[in-house]
Amino acid sequence: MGEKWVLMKTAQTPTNIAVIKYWGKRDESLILPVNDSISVTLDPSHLCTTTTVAVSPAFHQDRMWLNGKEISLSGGRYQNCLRELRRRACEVEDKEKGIKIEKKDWEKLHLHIASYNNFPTAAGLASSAAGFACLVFALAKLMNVKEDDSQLSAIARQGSGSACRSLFGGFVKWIMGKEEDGSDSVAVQLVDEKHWDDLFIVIAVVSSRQKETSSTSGMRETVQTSLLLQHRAKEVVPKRTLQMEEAIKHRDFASFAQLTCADSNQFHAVCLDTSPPIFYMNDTSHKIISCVEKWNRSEGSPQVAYTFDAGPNAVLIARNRKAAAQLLQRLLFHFPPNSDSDLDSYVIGDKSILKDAGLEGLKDVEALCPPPEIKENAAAQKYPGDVSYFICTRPGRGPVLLSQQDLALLDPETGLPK
Ligand SMILES: Nc1ncnc2c1ncn2[C@@H]1O[C@H](COP(=O)(O)OP(=O)(O)OP(=O)(O)O)[C@@H](O)[C@H]1O
Ligand SMILES: C[C@@](O)(CCOP(=O)(O)OP(=O)(O)O)CC(=O)O
Repeated sequence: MGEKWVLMKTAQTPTNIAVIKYWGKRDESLILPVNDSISVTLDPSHLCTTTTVAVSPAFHQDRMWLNGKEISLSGGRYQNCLRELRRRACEVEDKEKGIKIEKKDWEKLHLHIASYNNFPTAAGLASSAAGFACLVFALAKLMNVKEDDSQLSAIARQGSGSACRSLFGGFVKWIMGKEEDGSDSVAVQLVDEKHWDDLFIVIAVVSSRQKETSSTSGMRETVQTSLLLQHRAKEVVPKRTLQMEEAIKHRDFASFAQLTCADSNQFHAVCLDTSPPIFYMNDTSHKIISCVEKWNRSEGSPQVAYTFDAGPNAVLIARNRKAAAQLLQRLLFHFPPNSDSDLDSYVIGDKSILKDAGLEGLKDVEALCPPPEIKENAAAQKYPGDVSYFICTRPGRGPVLLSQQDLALLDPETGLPK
């Protein structure tokens, strides 16, 4: 193996948002949760990670570049994923290029990894979920790992818990498992993305000045101090998970919305029950909840579900396009862009919904009337600048390999970033 060949694979992997939250570990190093969780995978056209992985006898060490900058792979989470994958790597042969890698060679060969998130990293948009899922998926293909996607999810889980759910599209359940070695703590697909394709998702990226507590340290403090977490994990989530699975199976939006909102609120209640208390939502998050609650109540049945992760951003799941258009009218009434931004950069992703909402320019936003359910003048206030931007998207598919060479992030000759 003296030659200077480079073998590469490129994959694209979505992010996901939990509707039944994972919060709390029973094993910190294997990343084993205290309860099951359920998520919806988001359309990778709007939020995804692309990762190219390469192997070559010419590489002297494992190296990784994230969004163009070299980062260290020495952290335990990266090391655990790499070790688990190398252990399962199989023989690879590329007859065209005259390359043959034996199973035992993988222990000695080094890897180059380049990854790019098409959305802000570490901004509360679950970059670690898409990122670790993509790393594991791409390397498993390069190394000819024979395990199925659920088994791969148990490796991604060791990078970041929520990453295990990004190995599938549609609705996904992370089964907490019982085994001490974590072998049964895996993700499974409940239904694919076509099962409930009426749903439409709007993410309000809320401006936030404070530095937040990371999920990892936040959930550690909750496990150590919150009694409410024990009640949640033992009594609430097991029943709620079953109800959520039924709601998804039958496309029962009323139950789905009720369970999603209740679980988000309980997760934030558990954060508040932590000592010292953790505040992830801010005033803007609270205003969005109140706007959705008022509208849902006035309609007599839920039009939109809200859920918030470890940060102030709102993920709003509308029952269909019509509800999403009406939601956007309400959101843009209360949270118009600052005078210096334009609608095109303020609402991104699947912009076609703007047309449904009759919003083709800033003039239309300025002309919006207060939502009819608002009775008091005080509730019809506008807060320009409180939302940074909106992302419009839908439930989406799981990871895929990209075959086009031009989408690779590493140079096929040198194995270095392009
Ligand atoms: N594309 C990627 N490939 C591999 N690792 C990544 C990638 N993107 C992010 N990460 C890892 O995830 C870390 C960011 O995770 P963090 O939990 O702080 O933010 P987030 O996932 O964007 O937000 P949140 O968990 O609050 O939703 C990065 O520092 C990096 O270690
Ligand atoms: C609030 C959450 O988003 C928490 C996600 O936590 P992470 O998966 O980021 O934490 P680690 O396992 O420590 O990496 C809820 C969820 O996604 O289920």
